[in-house]
Amino acid sequence: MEPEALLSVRELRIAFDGIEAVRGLSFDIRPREVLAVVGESGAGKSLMARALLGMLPRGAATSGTISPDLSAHRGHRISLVPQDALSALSPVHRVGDQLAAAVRSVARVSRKEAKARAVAALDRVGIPDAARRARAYPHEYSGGMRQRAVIAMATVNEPGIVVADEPTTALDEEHRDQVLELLAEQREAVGAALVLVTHDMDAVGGHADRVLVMYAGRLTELGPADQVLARPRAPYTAGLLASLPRNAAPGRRLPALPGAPPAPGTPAPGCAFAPRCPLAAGPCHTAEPEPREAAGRLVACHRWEELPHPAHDLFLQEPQPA
Ligand SMILES: Nc1ncnc2c1ncn2[C@@H]1O[C@H](COP(=O)(O)OP(=O)(O)OP(=O)(O)O)[C@@H](O)[C@H]1O
Repeated sequence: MEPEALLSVRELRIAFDGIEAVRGLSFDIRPREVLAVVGESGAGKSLMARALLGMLPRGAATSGTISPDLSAHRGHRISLVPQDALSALSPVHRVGDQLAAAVRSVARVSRKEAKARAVAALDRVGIPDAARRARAYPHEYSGGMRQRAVIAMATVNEPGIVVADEPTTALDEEHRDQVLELLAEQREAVGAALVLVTHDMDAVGGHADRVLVMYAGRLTELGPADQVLARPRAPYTAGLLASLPRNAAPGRRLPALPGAPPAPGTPAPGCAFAPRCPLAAGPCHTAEPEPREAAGRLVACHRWEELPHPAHDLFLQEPQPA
């Protein structure tokens, strides 16, 4: 039986000036899961994440449903860890006061209690001497501490869902792992689900329960992260994995997924990935594939059964003569 959904997205479409950037996306977020959302730049990951929070940019027209609609409960039942930790904190207020204000915006508690919760949240994310640090301003924190403070802010009200939009883009590998571990740990501590938006496929392994692969505003593959990573069923997922440097065969050039995603609004009668897909044939050029149950997951591909395993060779490029 399917686990009960914490939140359901159905047929979500997001357009600007009539040009659709998210084109009929349906998926569930399950309680306490870590759902990674991956795909190349422009796939619509951030727009989808912002739609969950009710934070779409001006001019966005939407259709479809997100239920329950938590946008009125932002900071309480759903919260955001943004890409840029600095922009998430006000430079003119003490970190502890910002957290306490966040607590008092959703709970009728005394100032003293709000401060105590703020300090506890800072302590929980590993800020040393949290009671004293709570009285400091963001510029008095190191970059790593600010990142921790932002995660404390996103979890202080014990939301059901934390959305992290590219939280590690600006970080090196070591710090990236630390932040992902901290996010996972905090998610566990407050019992939230985590939606982890990233274009970094490497961040998915070991950190996510399920992975949603998006391409050109649509679902390409959605399933258990370990299974999808070990044996992708959609050619696009296989291409993303083949593009990871660690999958380059000795003597081969650094592999790359050839081509680029289509610009939004580019009319294409078939599968949006077909122009880049080594398997594309027949219906791929005439009909956009819908997500279907396949191999214990959802896959939107007419020819998923033809995908060899491993599939890296389909995408790897031979060394070019010097
Ligand atoms: N404010 C906007 N106005 C017009 N078009 C927009 C706007 N925001 C996003 N788009 C369009 O939606 C597409 C998807 O944007 P989105 O930011 O969701 O992609 P993404 O998958 O998160 O990519 P990235 O990894 O680069 O953040 C963009 O390529 C752009 O064409």
